Amino acid sequence: MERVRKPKRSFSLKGEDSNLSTLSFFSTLTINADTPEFSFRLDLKRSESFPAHRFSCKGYWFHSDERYTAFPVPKDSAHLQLQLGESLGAGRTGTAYSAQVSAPLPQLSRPVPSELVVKFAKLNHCRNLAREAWIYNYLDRIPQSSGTIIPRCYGFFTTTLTELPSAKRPYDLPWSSVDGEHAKRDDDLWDDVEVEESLDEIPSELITKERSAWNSWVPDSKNPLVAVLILEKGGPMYNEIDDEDPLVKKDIKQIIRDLSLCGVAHGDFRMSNLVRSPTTTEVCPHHKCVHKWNIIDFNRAWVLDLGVECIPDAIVAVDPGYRQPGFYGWNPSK
Ligand SMILES: Nc1ncnc2c1ncn2[C@@H]1O[C@H](COP(=O)(O)OP(=O)(O)OP(=O)(O)O)[C@@H](O)[C@H]1O
Repeated sequence: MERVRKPKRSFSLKGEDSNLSTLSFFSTLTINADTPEFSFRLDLKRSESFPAHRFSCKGYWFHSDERYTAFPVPKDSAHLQLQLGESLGAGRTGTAYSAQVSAPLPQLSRPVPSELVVKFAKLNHCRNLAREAWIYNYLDRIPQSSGTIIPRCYGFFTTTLTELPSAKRPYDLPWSSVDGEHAKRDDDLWDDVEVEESLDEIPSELITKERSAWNSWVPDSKNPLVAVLILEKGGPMYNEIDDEDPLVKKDIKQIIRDLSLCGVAHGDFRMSNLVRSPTTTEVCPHHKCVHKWNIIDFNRAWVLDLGVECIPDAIVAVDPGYRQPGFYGWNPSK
């Protein structure tokens, strides 16, 4: 059993540090597609993400918390231009594509890989992607989790489709290439519950989950929203063969531990949510190695604060349960 370390955490609500965070790099995004399947140009702007409630192990319930609020969105940062490439995979919430950076970038504090991932929210699932964006932002503010156990994130962007020619709306955009079926609205989240306390004590300028426009968001079928998350690109996803390899399992156990020590419960931990680390992955300060795997897909994640919880209880609460059926180590085909 690994010894439980007190997590080192530091938060700031002052905005992204342009010297450190890839989330500060871009305010606007253009995605061009010119493939046999799609031909379009989308112009998107950075959008607010969807905060989670804070989970408390005492009482096992969710609470409002003034540190669990929407993060500031950079307004005057650079423009990112991408050319859509091949499909990487799709799940319930999104469909991911590789994309090439197709216009020169200004000098930034960290080099941007020439190939990135665009994760499009499937039609009507923008709120779920907004939650995932918040988790990437939350983790980005915990030193040395982005770029070691999760891919770095370059932001969450949205636009509506009113400006596209009607022939391109909305069923011939990437989200429809996977299947023809579209849910009427996004999936419920674990913390979609009424919290007991009032918001009076939280300054009104702080956007908590209840105050977020995403909390009551409903898709508008007449003017669908397009939402994308831009991520570093990892490699192939974890499979049954990887699951037999003790070294792979050790690596996965370590990254799960690191995620738990950030107070993040993944909420949907499966083989398809582990990918080979991006080539830019840095040395993990806890394990003194470059992890070979990264965790992705945080649209059902929730958080707790290890600073105020009894740590063993908290670790049990957020641990994805690799000793239980349905998670890492459990092979549904056997
Ligand atoms: N950063 C990335 N690097 C490499 N591949 C990725 C990346 N993000 C997503 N993918 C690929 O796209 C697939 C779908 O992405 P993801 O799991 O995030 O979608 P989802 O709709 O949220 O899935 P789920 O049904 O599990 O909620 C992944 O299984 C993976 O193969």
